[in-house]
Amino acid sequence: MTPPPGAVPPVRHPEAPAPGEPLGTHYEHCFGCGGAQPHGLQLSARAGAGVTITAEFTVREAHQGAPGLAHGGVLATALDETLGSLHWLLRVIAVTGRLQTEFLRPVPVGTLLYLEAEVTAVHRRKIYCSATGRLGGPDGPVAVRADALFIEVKVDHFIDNGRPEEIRAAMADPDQVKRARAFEVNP
Ligand SMILES: CCCCC/C=C\C/C=C\C/C=C\C/C=C\CCCC(=O)SCCNC(=O)CCNC(=O)[C@H](O)C(C)(C)COP(=O)(O)OP(=O)(O)OC[C@H]1O[C@@H](n2cnc3c(N)ncnc32)[C@H](O)[C@@H]1OP(=O)(O)O
Repeated sequence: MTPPPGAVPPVRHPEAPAPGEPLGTHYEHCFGCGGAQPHGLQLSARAGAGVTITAEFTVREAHQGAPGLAHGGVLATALDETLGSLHWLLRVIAVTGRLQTEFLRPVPVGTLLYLEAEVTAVHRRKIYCSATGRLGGPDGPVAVRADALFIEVKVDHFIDNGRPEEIRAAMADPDQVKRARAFEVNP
């Protein structure tokens, strides 16, 4: 998780969404951010300054692991989704290669988890980033945090590996194709 010698600071893409702008979903059926997943996290993210993101996720009953508490895997999903959203600002598509999570406080059902993430370094296709999740809002105590390594891929990664039904449907949806293109500098 430590960037190698030769890693460089991330560069915000000139056409990245402005600070404060909501990012919307990258895919309606995404378990992390899609509106078409009733039990999904429906996490909403906003661009920050530089190569940073903020996001919010409210823990619901469907997200429990123990009575009244969020499942750790669901919290890891919230961190992964927030970290993945950073790539709107670099305008590259990237997938999670490594995700190291720390669980510092339990997160009760009904809690708003306030997430902040930043890209710390880039080395060729490797993107190093970190995130924290706070209870209740930006001034709340840190409940979860993560360090991650994302690997840049082209849109073909999804076309070649995804199940044909969903890929066909996504490619037939002009909004989906536009969203995928918005990640790619050279589509
Ligand atoms: C028209 C249809 C469109 C549909 C798409 C729609 C939207 C898409 C747009 C946006 C999506 C983006 C954001 C979404 C937001 C959040 C979602 C959460 C993100 C996820 O939840 S995503 C799912 C989980 N994720 C995976 O499903 C990955 C499975 N995996 C693989 O698919 C391969 O494994 C891959 C591609 C990662 C690498 O394979 P590869 O062959 O391309 O690359 P290669 O091996 O050459 O590695 C190149 C350099 O990365 C280093 N490296 C590689 N892997 C590493 C690892 N794990 N640890 C440490 N270093 C690693 C190497 O050491 C080398 O380093 P070096 O350059 O220094 O030599």
